Amino acid sequence: MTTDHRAPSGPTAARDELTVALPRTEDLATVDDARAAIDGIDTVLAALLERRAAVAGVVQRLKPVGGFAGRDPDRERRIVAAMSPHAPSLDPGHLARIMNAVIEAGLDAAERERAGAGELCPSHSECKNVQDPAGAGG
Ligand SMILES: C=C(O[C@@H]1C=C(C(=O)O)C=C[C@H]1O)C(=O)O
Repeated sequence: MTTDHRAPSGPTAARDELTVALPRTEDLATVDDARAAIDGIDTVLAALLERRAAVAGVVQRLKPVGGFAGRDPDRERRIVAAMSPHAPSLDPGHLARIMNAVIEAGLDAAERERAGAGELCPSHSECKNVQDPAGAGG
């Protein structure tokens, strides 16, 4: 395992594989060190968020009702409960808000992709990308 915390060259992203050396706080002596470690983590986080959204988009296409209209609060609560032990320093309520934002970002991406593909959004009240048929914008 390497200890290279530089970003974005620290973590390496192969097509379907992500390898990252997790920085150890005891190795970080300066603000620049710590910020470089944060930048490396954020690069990985972005790649994970991108892939999570794509995978969640598959679920939206497979469920009888996808998108915001098909939200499943029980499933979302179970996701947060399963994650919480892996993030013990984060307050569970705060983690829930983070995951709510992550889930909504994925649903938004799925609905925009759907709208771009010419499909009607299942819930226009929630859809962030209702196309203006007159092309007037706004
Ligand atoms: C992906 C699903 O659809 C929605 C999105 C979820 C997610 O991004 O993890 C979880 C539950 C649903 O609100 C699902 O039902 O599993």
